[in-house]
Amino acid sequence: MIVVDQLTKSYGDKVVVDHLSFTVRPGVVTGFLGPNGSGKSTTMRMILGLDAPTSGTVTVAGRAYVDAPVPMRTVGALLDAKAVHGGRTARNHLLWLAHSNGIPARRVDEVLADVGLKGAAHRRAGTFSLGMSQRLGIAAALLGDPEVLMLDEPVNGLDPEGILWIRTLMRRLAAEGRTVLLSSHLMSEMALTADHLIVIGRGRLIADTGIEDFVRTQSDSSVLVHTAEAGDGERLAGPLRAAGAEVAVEEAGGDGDRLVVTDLTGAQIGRIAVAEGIPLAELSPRHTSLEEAYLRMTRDSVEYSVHGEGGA
Ligand SMILES: Nc1ncnc2c1ncn2[C@@H]1O[C@H](COP(=O)(O)OP(=O)(O)OP(=O)(O)O)[C@@H](O)[C@H]1O
Repeated sequence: MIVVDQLTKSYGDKVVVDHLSFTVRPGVVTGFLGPNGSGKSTTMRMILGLDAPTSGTVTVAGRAYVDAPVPMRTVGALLDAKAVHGGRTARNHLLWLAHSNGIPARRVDEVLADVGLKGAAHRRAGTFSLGMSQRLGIAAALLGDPEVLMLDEPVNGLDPEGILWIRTLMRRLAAEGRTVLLSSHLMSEMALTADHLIVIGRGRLIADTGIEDFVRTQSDSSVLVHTAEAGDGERLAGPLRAAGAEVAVEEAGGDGDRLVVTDLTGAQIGRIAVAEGIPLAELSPRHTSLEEAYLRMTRDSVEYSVHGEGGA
């Protein structure tokens, strides 16, 4: 379990993590989401004791990470896959880490097999592709058989096969009862992997929710209606509103009008249109994707918005 309590980090007068509190529980995969620059890496570095908080506390498995007798046995972390001595072979890199943490050498071969790098054990890490470097970083994280795993953007730059592999591995590790925290700035990557989501923006907590609740509360649906004839939009909107719908009408010129209708199904709208004798050119249900819901939720906290609204 990771418990973050009122964690705050300032650089000069810039507050990059702002009174952040959340708990990461064992047995599930928790996604740590936020736009670029929202403070995810800084939070993870504080969890690992690599950065000191300005205020607030964090505990991992009941104590501050730096107080753990053998840190690698408590938390396995991957913060930067390329932070490896490129001249060492994969196996030697892991042997060195194992040795300096009092972990038996046989664990090295186990984790190399676990991440599918057995065949590349004697290749220099400097020659590895990004995907292989990620695997080596994950092997290092697994070395101490830790109860907590924390990976910063683990699928960044990976191909679909690599993403699927990480997803499967993380779910297996969580199913073994471990605490798994993965960060990403993309909802699409988390939607299929995480059971729970912690969303931050500008260093503040925006959501702490199960993925199913997130889907239920954030992804609403509407129906797009196109009338066949211009001028019919308002004529149809009246009876739709009377039936309880919320309707936005846009006059689309010569090609009929466009209505966005919520709170009624396509079938209900179709029946009302028939009853009113209004011909339709289109009737299509739309679902807000999780990605759209996430972007909407974090829109105001994007540090460098392309629209210039969210300026830092
Ligand atoms: N050592 C530092 N000195 C000053 N500012 C810093 C330092 N480290 C991070 N920051 C700032 O803190 C903010 C949060 O950065 P952080 O890397 O934690 O965000 P992030 O959510 O991990 O982003 P990304 O998805 O881009 O990795 C950014 O504005 C960054 O510029």
